[in-house]
Amino acid sequence: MYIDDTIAAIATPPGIGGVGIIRVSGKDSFPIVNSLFKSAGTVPLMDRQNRTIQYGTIVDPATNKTIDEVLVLLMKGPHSYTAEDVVEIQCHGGIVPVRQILKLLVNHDVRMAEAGEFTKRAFMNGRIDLTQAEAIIDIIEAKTEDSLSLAVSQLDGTVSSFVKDVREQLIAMIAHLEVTIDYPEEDIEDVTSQEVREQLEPILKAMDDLLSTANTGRLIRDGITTVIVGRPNAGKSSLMNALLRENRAIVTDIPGTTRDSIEEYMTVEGISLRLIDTAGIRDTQDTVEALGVERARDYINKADIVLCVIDGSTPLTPEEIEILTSVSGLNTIVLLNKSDVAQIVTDENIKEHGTFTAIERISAKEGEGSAVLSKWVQELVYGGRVKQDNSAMISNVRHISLMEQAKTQVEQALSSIDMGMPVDFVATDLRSAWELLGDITGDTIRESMIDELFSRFCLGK
Ligand SMILES: Nc1nc2c(c(=O)[nH]1)N(C=O)[C@@H](CNc1ccc(C(=O)N[C@@H](CCC(=O)O)C(=O)O)cc1)CN2
Ligand SMILES: Nc1nc2c(ncn2[C@@H]2O[C@H](COP(=O)(O)OP(=O)(O)OP(=O)(O)O)[C@@H](O)[C@H]2O)c(=O)[nH]1
Repeated sequence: MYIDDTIAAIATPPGIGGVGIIRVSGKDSFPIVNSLFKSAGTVPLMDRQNRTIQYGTIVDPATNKTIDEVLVLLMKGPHSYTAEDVVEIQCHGGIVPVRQILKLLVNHDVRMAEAGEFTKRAFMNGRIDLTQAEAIIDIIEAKTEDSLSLAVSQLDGTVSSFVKDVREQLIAMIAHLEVTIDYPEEDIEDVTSQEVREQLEPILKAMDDLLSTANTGRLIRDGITTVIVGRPNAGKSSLMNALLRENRAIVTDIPGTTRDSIEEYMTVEGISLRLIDTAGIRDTQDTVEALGVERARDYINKADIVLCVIDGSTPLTPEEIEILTSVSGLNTIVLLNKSDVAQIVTDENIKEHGTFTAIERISAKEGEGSAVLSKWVQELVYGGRVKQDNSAMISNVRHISLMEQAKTQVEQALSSIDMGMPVDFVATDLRSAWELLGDITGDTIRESMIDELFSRFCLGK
């Protein structure tokens, strides 16, 4: 694959900062930037030492006007982010300098990059595979340290090397089987089937082992949603405050992190947790109450954990009974609140109205709630197991789904062997598994799907 044009984009976030970076990649990036760059030396950029930083100015050759004072970073392909010749122009971090430099480049045969195009080139040029490209998006979007380290291990190739290894074994078996198909007179069928079975079983086991990490991986990557329900005055706001005080989110500029909104983000046990107060939904929708209730219902159905706050100091009200019934059967933790005062509601009173994951007593007023939430987040994510390192963990829903389909094909191959089916059936099943796994790393994936994946990147990546 040969990509002809030279692309550029602003790599730093829009706004005012210390330094702004414009990244240029493609076969003409050195000569083009050279034609716009002025420095003390007379040596053109393409002849300067690779991987050095050069000081100078960017000058519009048409007007001889200096745009900004810059540092220019030179990375010759294939040893660069895109595996092409890359030049990074580091100017002052204002909105105008970066835009002016980009505009100047675009006037000199450089095309503005599409979202994700640098990373797409790194993939097209074979420096990284699809799981690694996806890991780069996950790194950028990580909201917790744990989701970052999971993505970093995926960038390092944990998923790729697993998939590559299994695909190599499968293709060897397919080749073996196809020899049997092409030369049936050799009569090696039985031996081959037995060999294939012996080789497939450990592969199936390895796929199972990796898939058993999927739930944990997905929750670490995507975070979890927790919804708070309860009648007015049960103590939902007090609980929210107690939780927020103890579980500050690392990332604070996510929309909704101000306390008067219905949504809060926090980090609990290394997991990004989105906390939704359904009372808030009703408040903001008071013109159309029914709509608020419907939205609350939607959130409850999608929640990973429902926190149902009940005032333990007063008898259950009809409204509380109705709420309990509506969250019965979900992953609901009933929080009997106000445990600092005399309790009237018993665990049995609660159990009469449904099935719940747990019933816990807390005093939100005294700042309790966090320990209970931590315990149930840990239970949901790790299922009571101890938190382990992320070495071989699958977390991306696309990978999980393809891996499950591939596993089904391997199982089908095994049952074809058991049923004494002709070896070409077995070979067909294995070939499907091989292709599905290839979609994970991008070896067999269709171009349209690749475009779709990269379009989810941000500009300048
Ligand atoms: N200024 C700057 N910082 C950045 C990036 C960048 O592109 N520019 N990156 C991205 O946005 C990340 C770094 N990613 C990179 C990945 C590979 C190569 C690279 O040149 N790889 C070569 C050489 C490897 C080596 O020297 O061992 C290779 O793989 O062949 C460069 C950056 C984070 N920081
Ligand atoms: N004794 C005691 N009082 C509490 C506790 N938690 C909340 N309260 C009190 O109960 C009242 C209601 O608390 P809020 O946190 O505002 O209740 P809410 O569920 O958010 O109420 P709405 O915003 O109306 O939906 C306040 O007077 C709180 O001080 C608790 O653990 N113990």
